[in-house]
Amino acid sequence: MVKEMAGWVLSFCILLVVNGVGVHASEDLQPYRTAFHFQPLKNWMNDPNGPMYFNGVYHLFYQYNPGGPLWGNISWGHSISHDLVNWFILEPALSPKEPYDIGGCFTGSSTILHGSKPIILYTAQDVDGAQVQNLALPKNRSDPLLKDWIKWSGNPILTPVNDINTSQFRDPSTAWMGPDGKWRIVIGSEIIKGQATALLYYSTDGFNWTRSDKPLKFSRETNMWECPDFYPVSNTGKDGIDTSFQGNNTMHVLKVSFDSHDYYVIGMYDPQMDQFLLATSDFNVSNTQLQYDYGRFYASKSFYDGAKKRRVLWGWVNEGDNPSDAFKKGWSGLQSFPRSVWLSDTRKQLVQWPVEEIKKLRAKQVNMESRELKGGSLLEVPGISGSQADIEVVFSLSNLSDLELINSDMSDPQHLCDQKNVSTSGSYGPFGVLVFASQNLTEQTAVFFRVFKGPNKFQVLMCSDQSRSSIAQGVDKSTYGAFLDLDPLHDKISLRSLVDHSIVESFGGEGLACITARVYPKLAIHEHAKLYVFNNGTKSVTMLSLNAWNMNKAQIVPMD
Ligand SMILES: OC[C@H]1O[C@@](CO)(OC[C@@]2(OC[C@@]3(O[C@H]4O[C@H](CO)[C@@H](O)[C@H](O)[C@H]4O)O[C@H](CO)[C@@H](O)[C@@H]3O)O[C@H](CO)[C@@H](O)[C@@H]2O)[C@@H](O)[C@@H]1O
Repeated sequence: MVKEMAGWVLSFCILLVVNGVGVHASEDLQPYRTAFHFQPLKNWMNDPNGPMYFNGVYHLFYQYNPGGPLWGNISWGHSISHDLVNWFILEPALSPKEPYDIGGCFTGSSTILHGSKPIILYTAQDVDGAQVQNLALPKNRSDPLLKDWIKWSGNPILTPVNDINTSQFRDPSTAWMGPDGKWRIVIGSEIIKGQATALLYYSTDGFNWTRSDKPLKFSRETNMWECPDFYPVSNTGKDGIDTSFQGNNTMHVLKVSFDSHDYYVIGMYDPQMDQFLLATSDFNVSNTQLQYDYGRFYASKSFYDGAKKRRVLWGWVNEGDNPSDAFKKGWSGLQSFPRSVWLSDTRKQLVQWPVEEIKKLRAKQVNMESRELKGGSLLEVPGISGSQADIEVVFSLSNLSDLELINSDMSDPQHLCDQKNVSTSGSYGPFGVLVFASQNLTEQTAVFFRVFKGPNKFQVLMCSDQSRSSIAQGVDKSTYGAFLDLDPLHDKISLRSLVDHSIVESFGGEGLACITARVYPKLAIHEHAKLYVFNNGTKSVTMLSLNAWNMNKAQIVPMD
């Protein structure tokens, strides 16, 4: 009887937690679990895999360890959504069971062949430890959930032969079709030690692939490329374009992941010759090379959402705590909030912005209009959680006299943010927001701007400073930085931050630069986390507007 009652109480508690009622009991134990950034109910997650929109349903797969909170036993977790905000979690779509994938079902992509036949291409580690490429198909294409996936009898479809390093051959991209009717994919590889390569493959049916004589691109400057993504962007607006689109007014983006960052280049792709000519500088390892995100954001993947004519991007946001913390929490890894991505007006970079559906979760709003923030100002935004909020703030500057000077030695934005942190007063800046701020500001995460005069132009620096984010020892408190390509004399300087328990995902200059950070506050949790706007420069700054919303919790629940 006692046992039965205990079981009943447990089930009731689980029900309350799942329905978001038992917020306090569960949240106290889990201050770092997110409310609206996707994460599975427990265990390890890394790269987003094969996202797609098919028959009215969004599918997100991800590298997942069903057995624990650290990397291992890698399977394809699978969740579905109608709005990219609320998710049903299904059983893993792919698990390592066959000789050709027993070492783990690694990253890959989905392609909807001819608009109606989805396939998954994924890397796996085979029984000999070699990386091979495999294919899987839905068991029943008319199941709207695409719950069950069948591995193709012809697996593995590609093995690392000739000059391909057996442990550096992975992460097939979404396929695109060329004017000759053939499908193409790229796979990340390292051919000769030190030569990162996006290998190019052709197929007439999506099942049988042959390697092209020449890769789509290679580099001797960087480490092995993981998770390549290659897609067109419109040069006439924000609309996304299908990966196989053939037509004018487009440029192409190649993104590759290495050294913990997602770097991209933009160029002109000629599908007749399969030549990709760069319009931006080539891949190199530096904090000024174009990156999707200058903080924690890796192994990202995009897909074309035909329903809303947009390209949507996710990235893996890894933990900054320790493996022992992973066991305490029972989980590791988040996905960024899905972002729309498009080409900027200058065509020199991409712009990213949280998908509009996020607005569904906005609850209580606080609005502040036009205030002068004198040097040394600190203003609390009352009624807004500093741990679960969507914050938009717009600043403008005038005159711009007595600016701090910047020279060529100061070209690394991350280093500059480290040197000139939130407590180092300049003339214009630091100004921005403090989130996860404890009562006496012992803990605070500062996202801010600072304006400099460079040799030829103004430089607007955006920083996310985690150095005081937690009184805990042993968690990462790195500071991140990026330059914003805008003119501070004429353009407004805007910041949007999505704050969610242990993540701060920030968009500067309406999405010109993104910085994602992880934080593990001890004091500034739940209702103890405050939000402030501040100006720690000597010059006044105008805050044109501030709009902040407390955010409701998204429903991320198992499918019955
Ligand atoms: O899950 C496999 C897919 O993930 C990718 C891209 O994330 O490859 C990751 C890789 O290593 C996983 C591993 O850690 C190492 O890589 C991480 C990120 O690339 C680093 O952050 C970490 O410091 C590295 O040690 O993750 C575990 C710990 O985080 C560790 O046990 C793993 O080695 O998977 C490949 C196989 O191990 C390895 O070659 C990659 O670096 C993608 O490329 C894979 O498809």
